Amino acid sequence: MTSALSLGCIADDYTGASDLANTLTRAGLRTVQTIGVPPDDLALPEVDAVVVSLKSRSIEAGLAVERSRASEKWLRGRGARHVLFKICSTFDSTDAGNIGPVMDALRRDSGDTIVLVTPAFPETGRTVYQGNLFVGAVPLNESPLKDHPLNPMHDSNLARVLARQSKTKIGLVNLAAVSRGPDAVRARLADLAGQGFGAAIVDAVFDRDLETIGAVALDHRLSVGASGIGLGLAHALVTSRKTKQNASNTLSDTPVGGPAVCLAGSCSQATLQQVANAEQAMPVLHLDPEQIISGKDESRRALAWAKDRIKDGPILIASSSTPEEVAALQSRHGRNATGHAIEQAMADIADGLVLAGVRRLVVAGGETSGAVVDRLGIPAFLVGAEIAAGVPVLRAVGAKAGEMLLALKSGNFGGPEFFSDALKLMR
Ligand SMILES: Nc1ncnc2c1ncn2[C@@H]1O[C@H](COP(=O)(O)OP(=O)(O)O)[C@@H](O)[C@H]1O
Ligand SMILES: O=C(O)[C@@H](O)C(=O)COP(=O)(O)O
Repeated sequence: MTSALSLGCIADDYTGASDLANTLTRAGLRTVQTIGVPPDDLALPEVDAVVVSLKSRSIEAGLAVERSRASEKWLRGRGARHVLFKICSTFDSTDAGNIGPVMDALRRDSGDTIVLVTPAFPETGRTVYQGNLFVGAVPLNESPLKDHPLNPMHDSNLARVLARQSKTKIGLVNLAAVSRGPDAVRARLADLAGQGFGAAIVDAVFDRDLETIGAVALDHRLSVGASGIGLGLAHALVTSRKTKQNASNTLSDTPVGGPAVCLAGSCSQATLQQVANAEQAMPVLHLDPEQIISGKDESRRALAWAKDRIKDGPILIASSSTPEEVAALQSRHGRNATGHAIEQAMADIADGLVLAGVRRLVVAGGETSGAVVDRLGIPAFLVGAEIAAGVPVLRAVGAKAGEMLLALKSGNFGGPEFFSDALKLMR
């Protein structure tokens, strides 16, 4: 990688990073996803955009800030004029952060007076109107995100949510301004900046709104949002010829072969349905979360179960439970301790499976994917075919285990047959 980056991105989790890398690739930017800031000796291809993936969504805010700033510094050092801080399209965060603290720190570093913020991603049903986030037809606080195991979302008004996390005043650029085009958005932002607002939630309902937002965002050095704003930025870069037009990743399509395994640690409604449907297509092992928290035997049991079956075809191992079961477990063991123990069990299982020869792995859940990819020591990914909106096939670069294909699925993404759909594209 020698020429200057057109776009630098920092993603707060690994599934979100692959979602963004997928969007940028499809919009014409050659993109690589790295796990953290890559080591200098990692051979990366020539690309227009790098998405540095962090596991910083649910960690202590100070650490999230530190890691995000280090990533920004690295990206700027590679020539990125604009940096996108990629957050979840459902604004996953708590009142303690980490969207606000990271945004504030990156804004200071970038010198921007005001930051455009929008998690809209219409392709997956995330739209923002009058600063309120909708998931499909319902406001965020009525969506399944109200039951998220780590960051339940109870307020759909994003200006309010972000104001609780940030030190700056949060304004709104409403859809009426966005629909009048880039100059109207610029005028509204200048007005807000003049009144001392340091960030603005920007409404977006259709992809054309994101194209307007992307064009304006390029006037700035920092933006905050989900894949939708990534789409807008990529569109603006490609149409302004600030990058090679119609560029595409030259991704090897050599089959990887060998056993294939799916792991589900997400408890989102979409994943629960996908796990239920997978029962018709492959053997499924439901982990006992109580056993996981009390020791390592559950991972060993799962590995033994898996090793007996992987030669015969794909399998799925899931910890996923209903919101009521999740709440009961958390009340006995605490929210963070529960999440951490199950993530580590998934990582143990993935590690054992790769040692047993598995090279094709589908993982459902952002935190779960983070734990698994970290344990496998994979430093980067290239983007392949799109399995579902926001979920590409990933080809590992520089993995200790050699050639590997992975799919890192956001809990909420994918159709009802996601696991089978993924395996069909991961040869
Ligand atoms: N049965 C369970 N009970 C409680 N927590 C669970 C259970 N299974 C998984 N978890 C935890 O829930 C969290 C799910 O988050 P994540 O993997 O990011 O999924 P999503 O993509 O849906 O947000 C993880 O911390 C995971 O370890
Ligand atoms: O923007 C999105 O919705 C996703 O890219 C994303 O960040 C997913 O997070 P998880 O649902 O926690 O996997």
